Amino acid sequence: MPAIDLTTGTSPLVQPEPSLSSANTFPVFDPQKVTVVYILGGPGSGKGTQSAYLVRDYGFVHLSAGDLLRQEQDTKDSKYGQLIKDYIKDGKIVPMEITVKLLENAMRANLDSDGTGKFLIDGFPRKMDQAMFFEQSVCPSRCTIFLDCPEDVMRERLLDRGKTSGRADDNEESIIKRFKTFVETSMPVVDHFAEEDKVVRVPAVGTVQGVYEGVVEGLAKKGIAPSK
Ligand SMILES: Nc1ncnc2c1ncn2[C@@H]1O[C@H](COP(=O)(O)OP(=O)(O)OP(=O)(O)O)[C@@H](O)[C@H]1O
Ligand SMILES: O=c1ccn([C@@H]2O[C@H](COP(=O)(O)O)[C@@H](O)[C@H]2O)c(=O)[nH]1
Repeated sequence: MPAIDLTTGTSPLVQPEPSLSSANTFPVFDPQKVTVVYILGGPGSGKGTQSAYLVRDYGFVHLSAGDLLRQEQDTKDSKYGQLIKDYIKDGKIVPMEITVKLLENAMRANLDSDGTGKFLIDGFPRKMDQAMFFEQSVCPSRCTIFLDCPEDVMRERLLDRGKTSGRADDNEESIIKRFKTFVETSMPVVDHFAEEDKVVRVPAVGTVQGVYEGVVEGLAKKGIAPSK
């Protein structure tokens, strides 16, 4: 996959360090044709796991912001590879222009021929600036699934996953930083959408199937039903 160029393409011209005022006043994708649902929760809360079920039953295209960043990080000649690597290891949020551009490109590549699409965006937005910028310039979301999980449960899951994941951030030191970032930077995003009554809050302890039942029930209350 070619490395991203933030200053070219058919999407809005995005400068490496723009202020929010440079955001387009209208979104690239029409929310009447494109459905966006975010899935958020702390590191290890089960976003990826639940996403697989949602893809199977609801026909979502799953876009993981973390996966897109890791892919870009590993892309030969990427201008942002080292930067992404450093941010991920430190559990910090990569500058939004990079993540938003990666998501926008992935959405465009996965639109149906009639311009419609149904996207489950996993692990994004993680910071208020990303949320505002994406909603204004790419596509407003329908709702956010929030997987509510205690830190001790997430920590245990991540350390267990770390035995085989090969992820540079599934270790004690990075996990502590990721939790801090989640509480200080990402929770305000969930709170913001909750104020707009756009959050499906699901307790994320217990079995995967049990959590999924909570997700399905919550989505039904927002008028989102399985497609298959
Ligand atoms: N309900 C559950 N019970 C037990 N283990 C679970 C549950 N849900 C997920 N896991 C396991 O916990 C680990 C983390 O899950 P997952 O990768 O889905 O989390 P995540 O929120 O996507 O994490 P990250 O934000 O770090 O990418 C995985 O090893 C997964 O198999
Ligand atoms: O919007 C985002 C999403 C993720 N990141 C960085 O990636 C890692 C890993 O994300 P996962 O969702 O756990 O796979 C995260 O800790 C951030 O460093 C980001 O910067 N912006």
